[in-house]
Amino acid sequence: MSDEVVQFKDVDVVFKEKKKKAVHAVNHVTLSVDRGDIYGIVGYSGAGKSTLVRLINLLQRPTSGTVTVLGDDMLSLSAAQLRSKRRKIGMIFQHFNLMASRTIADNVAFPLRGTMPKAKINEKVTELLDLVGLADRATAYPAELSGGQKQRVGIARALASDPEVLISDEATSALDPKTTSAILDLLKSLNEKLGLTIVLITHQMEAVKQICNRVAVMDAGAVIERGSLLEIFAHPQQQLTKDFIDTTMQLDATLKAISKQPAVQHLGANERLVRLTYVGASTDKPLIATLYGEYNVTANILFGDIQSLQDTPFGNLIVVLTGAAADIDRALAYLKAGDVTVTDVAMNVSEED
Ligand SMILES: Nc1ncnc2c1ncn2[C@@H]1O[C@H](COP(=O)(O)OP(=O)(O)OP(=O)(O)O)[C@@H](O)[C@H]1O
Repeated sequence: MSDEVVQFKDVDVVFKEKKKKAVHAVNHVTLSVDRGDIYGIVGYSGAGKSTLVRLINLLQRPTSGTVTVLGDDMLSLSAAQLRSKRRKIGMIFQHFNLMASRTIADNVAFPLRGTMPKAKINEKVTELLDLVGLADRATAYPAELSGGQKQRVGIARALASDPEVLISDEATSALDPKTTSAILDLLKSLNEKLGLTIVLITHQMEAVKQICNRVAVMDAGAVIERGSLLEIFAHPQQQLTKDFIDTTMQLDATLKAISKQPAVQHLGANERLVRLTYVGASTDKPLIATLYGEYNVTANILFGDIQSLQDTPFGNLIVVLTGAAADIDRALAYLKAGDVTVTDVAMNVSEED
């Protein structure tokens, strides 16, 4: 059996309303999600992420193209087959969509009604609440829970029918950073424990960074870039992808702070301000020492940030290199050969800022 859980082939969704301009919400998307992936789909509001993932359970029908889920062409399924397929596709939402008048246990039990005896349902609900860390809140009502706890209920409910794929539609966007991180950790542990495939749509690259192994960037309906998490962070091609990555280290604020430093305000003729980016151990020699020892170039580090991507270091340094122009060029060539990405940092330093 194929390892592909979801496959989009040249899918388009065009919304055409009377007297309005047609909106090409999904534009020629071909993409596959493999079993065990946590696949991040990142893009700004209106990029088409929700429309794309709603194709997976056919809440949205494509205008053209094919959508295959767990080996079946979704458009060829009968109504009964579609209902049964949808049980294999769980979904969680930004606003949780819980029923306010029912207890937590009843919310989780809801999708199980009529599928098994009541005692079995109770047993399953207890297991699910335990799995999401809410075993002691079964009789509470949604209004009594925090946002993070509500999302845990949403996750337990989504898992009730033992889905093989879970779609997370901005599920952490309404939560504070600490709670977001805890919910993402829970998703990651479910991925590992249950072998659950997850499609995570978000405008937060931080969320992608924390748990995804693959990522696609969407803009105006199209997937403009995709790859493994490490590839995307190490070698982003599109400006939009670079911008998303930069949000994970607050680069704007960093550059603003750096621009005020004397070392930057008075760059000499033999100095160059650059950003060095690397994933993993890019070089087998200590980088800064080698620049000096072999190229006679000194590096003054103004900013350093090392994050972890799937347990691999992702480093960003902003440095002022000092040396003869030819030496700096040779030093930069050495860095690039060692898979360090070098970007000149343009600094519009204004006096009053
Ligand atoms: N049912 C619909 N009818 C008409 N236009 C729609 C419909 N659903 C979405 N659109 C349009 O399609 C485009 C993509 O919307 P979509 O909600 O998929 O984007 P998104 O990336 O998920 O953004 P958000 O996070 O804000 O939901 C937008 O221009 C939106 O206005």
